[in-house]
Amino acid sequence: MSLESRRIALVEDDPVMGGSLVQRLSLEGASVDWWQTGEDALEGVAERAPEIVICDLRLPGIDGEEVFRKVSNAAGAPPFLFITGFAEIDQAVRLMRAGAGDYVAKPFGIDDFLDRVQALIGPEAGRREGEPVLGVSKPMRGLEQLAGRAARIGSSLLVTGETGTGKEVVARLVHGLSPAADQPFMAVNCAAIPSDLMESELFGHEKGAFTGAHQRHAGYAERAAGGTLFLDEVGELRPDLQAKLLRLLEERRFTRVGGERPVEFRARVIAATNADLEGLVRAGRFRADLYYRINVVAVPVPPLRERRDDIPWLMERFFSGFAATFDSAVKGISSLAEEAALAHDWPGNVRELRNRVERAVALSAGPWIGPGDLFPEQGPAANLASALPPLEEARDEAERRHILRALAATGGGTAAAARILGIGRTTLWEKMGRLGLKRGDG
Ligand SMILES: Nc1ncnc2c1ncn2[C@@H]1O[C@H](COP(=O)(O)OP(=O)(O)OP(=O)(O)O)[C@@H](O)[C@H]1O
Repeated sequence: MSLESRRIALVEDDPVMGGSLVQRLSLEGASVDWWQTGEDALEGVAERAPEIVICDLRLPGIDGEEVFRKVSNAAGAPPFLFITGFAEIDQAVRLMRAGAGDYVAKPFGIDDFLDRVQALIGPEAGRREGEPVLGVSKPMRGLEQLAGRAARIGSSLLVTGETGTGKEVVARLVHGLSPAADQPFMAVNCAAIPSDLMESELFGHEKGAFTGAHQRHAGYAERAAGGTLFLDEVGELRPDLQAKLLRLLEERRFTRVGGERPVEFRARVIAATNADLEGLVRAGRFRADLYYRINVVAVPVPPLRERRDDIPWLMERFFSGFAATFDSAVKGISSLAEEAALAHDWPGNVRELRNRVERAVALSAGPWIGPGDLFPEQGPAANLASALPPLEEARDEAERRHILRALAATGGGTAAAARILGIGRTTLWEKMGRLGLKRGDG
């Protein structure tokens, strides 16, 4: 969830604080109205109908409490996030009991502040946050939003990340969310095509261009039409082809091998690499001008070990897929297998996880996938005994993950998450506090 196009009111008399909050909220995509007095705010809020009011408690003239009380008299009043000084915390707590949403005490960290705004504002009314596509962890939820924004602007992207992290999945998502979703997505693995064939594969060739060219052939750039040309392992491109790719991007045209007439290039280029492209530029092995041309928007995909909350979610997805395909009698993944997966480092990232689940579903002897089915190389399950956490720790961890999933499903909304979980909101807050989850997680 982001603050994209959300209507936020800010009531803050301090010009420095107000200015910097407006700037930060606008950076998150919000549309912000800022008033410096309570009187102006009362008029403005009635007119602008914001989705949240962020309000300093101490103001010249009528103070934040009075603004809150007057605004809350109206039906459908927005939640308030109070900004308080240390001396006013008691007042803020009292106002929360009276129905204000939350408060932050000065000095506060901007991330904490944004988390609270996000939690209070909830998902946009009438807009259901879709099922996550890339993952439920915070970095992947953020990446999904970035993909949505990148899809709309249509510039070149450079997706970076270790092998198997899902760079192609991200590229396909951007394509699928773009206005050109009904056009082709052409994926080219620059490392897999022999370099002497690369040019004609990429740009196509005319009939008779070389021995064996019996007819005209349309290359990937041409077949991508108005869609996406996905260049995986772009760091592997030969220098002469790097020059041709640069020309393609700058002039938006190319020539088939053996041809003279330029062909218009209409697709968007998404490049991906697991190499250190900047390092290759420094070493003189990748053109700096091409690097800057493809790196208009950088999309780094984190390795799986840095977003462990995605592990159970991905396992569940792959499990249901493979169980249906193999028509398997296996009922599910045991919690011990989940614990083992959470402790593993996943050097092969999501690809490794997918392969391990596939093998486990195909070969598991029992009704539940055990740690040994996922990690047969680690020997008999008994070896895992020493790695077993105490029951309380395992229960806390399972509870934490379950709460995170509920929060992800509600876009961070605690009230809705509490309903899904069948517990009261206060109980949920208590549990989140105990389990080290901040509001805005998920
Ligand atoms: N978020 C995800 N949801 C479902 N499947 C995923 C996800 N991310 C990756 N995968 C799966 O993991 C495998 C590897 O993904 P992908 O090919 O996109 O990775 P990559 O980073 O492009 O790899 P490489 O660097 O080797 O080209 C694929 O089978 C893909 O379907």
